[in-house]
Formats: sequence, structure tokens, C-alpha cells
Amino acid sequence: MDAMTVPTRQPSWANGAPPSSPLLSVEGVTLEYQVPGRVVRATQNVSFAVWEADRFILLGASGCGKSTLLKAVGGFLVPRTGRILLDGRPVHDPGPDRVVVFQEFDQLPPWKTVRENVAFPVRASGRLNRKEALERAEHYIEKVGLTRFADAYPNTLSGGMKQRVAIARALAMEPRILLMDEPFAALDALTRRKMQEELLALWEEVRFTLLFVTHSIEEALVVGNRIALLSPHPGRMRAEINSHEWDLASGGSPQFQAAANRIHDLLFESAEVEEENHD
Ligand SMILES: Nc1ncnc2c1ncn2[C@@H]1O[C@H](COP(=O)(O)OP(=O)(O)OP(=O)(O)O)[C@@H](O)[C@H]1O
Repeated sequence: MDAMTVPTRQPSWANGAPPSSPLLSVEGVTLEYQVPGRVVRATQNVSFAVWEADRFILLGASGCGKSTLLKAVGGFLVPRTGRILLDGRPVHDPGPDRVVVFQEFDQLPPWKTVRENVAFPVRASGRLNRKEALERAEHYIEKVGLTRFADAYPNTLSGGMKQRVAIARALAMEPRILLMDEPFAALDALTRRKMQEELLALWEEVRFTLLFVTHSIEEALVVGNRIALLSPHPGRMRAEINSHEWDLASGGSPQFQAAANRIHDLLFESAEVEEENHD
């Protein structure tokens, strides 16, 4: 294990002393799907801990169980073995303390304006009255730079703008942890980069805790401060690395490229060894 693969324990907290226990603990989690005639094991014995204000990335090739892990943290899937704790309490069901932003652009009801879309989940959760929910919505719409479009309908917005609305809507819930499942994967390269930049700027301001799924090594390095590398079929923890030193400005540097190459090797060399062992 080299310096880069040493598990990190200390994230960059916004203020004050670090908390004594993680916000999210995933402990020995095995996740399965029951399909006709067989069981599909998506992850095996996966453990990691996410601390307050972490930008924690789940990185791995297609099919390694990243989305399934996110679903389980969201409370949509119960682990076959192991457990998931949020603030020390077991996760059993979905809850407003965990909000997911998906890749799809059609996650916003098209008959609601941007303002209504952002306010709706807060209002529906019963935590704020209509006026307060709209005020909260406007606050987060401003944070994602869409104030001018607050009265627009989703079908009049670009893909990037729709994702900004989805992020504002999620942040308006002020969840304990924001779950993002490849949120920028369907965007063109330039918009994707811009969205990564904006997400980081938003994090600087709000300091939310993020669990972010991607299969892009570069995106993982740029967006995350810690990265869990998962091997495929079923997904197992390969390594956990510290990535807080990289940002969008480091993109083309030789050091960044070297880090990306090392992650690639960790992900794929180990997968090859595993496949050989199974032969
Ligand atoms: N609803 C489901 N029913 C049965 N099997 C499923 C279901 N969803 C996912 N799987 C299987 O579980 C495994 C993990 O899938 P998952 O979507 O979590 O991977 P992923 O790493 O997010 O992949 P991708 O990057 O392609 O989205 C795969 O083998 C997949 O075929």
C-alpha cells in the first residue's frame, strides 16, 4: 500500500473540532437482488465511513454495485448482511435526511416551475409551511445561479440547468447527506466540467456532506476528497484513497495524470488478478 492508498480518516471540516464518529457508516454490507431463478450479488462485504463535510466518491467500472450501494444508503434496499448507520442509527427506510440526485434529466415534474419544483419536497415533508418553503427554494435557486429562471418550466431548460434545479431541490431539503448518482454523466464535456466547478463552489459555501457515484477517474479526483475504489462482480472495496489535493485546475498536470493512472491500475489490475483466481 503506497502513500496514496492509505485510508484517510480526517476530512476537511468546515469549522471547529471534528466529530468523534462518522456521519455515515457502511459496515460489511452485502447487497443482493432476487431475480427469477437466482440471486444477483451486487456488493460483497463493503465497508467505509463518511464524515461530516466529506465529498466521498464511489468509483468503479460499470456493474460494480455503486448505484446499488447508493440505493441502500438511501434506504431503498436492505442489506443481506452488514449494516448502514446514519448518525449512529440504522438506516431502514428512505428519509428526508438522505436525498438523491440522479443522472436523468426527467427527474423534475414538468408541470411545476423551477421555484415550485425546488419548494415541493420541502413542503411535502411537512417541515416548512408554503411561504417558508418558497423562501428556502429561492435561497437555493440563487445558490445554483438560476434566479432568473425561477418561473421557467423544466422543458425550457438545458440539461445542465435541469441538473442545477435538481441540486437546488436536493439542497433545499438540507439533508444530512446528499447522494449523487452519476449526476453529470449525460452532459457534454464542457457542461460537465462547469457543473463540477459549480458543485465544488457550492460545497465551499454550504459544506454539505456528499456521497457521489461515478465511473470517471478524473471526475472522482476532482470532485472528491476521498475515493473508494470498488472491484466488479460483486463490488468489493479495493482501496480507499485521499484525493483532496486535486481540483479542476490540476486537471492536465503530470501529477494528476499519474494519480489517474495509478487509480486505473488499482481498479483494473486487481480485477484481472481476481478473474484469474476465479478461473
Ligand atoms: N434491479 C435489479 N435487479 C437485478 N439485478 C440488478 C438490479 N439492479 C442492478 N442489478 C445488478 O447488480 C449489479 C450492480 O449494479 P449497479 O447498477 O449497482 O452497478 P453500477 O456500478 O452502478 O453500474 P453502472 O455504472 O453501470 O450504473 C449488476 O450486476 C447489475 O446487473
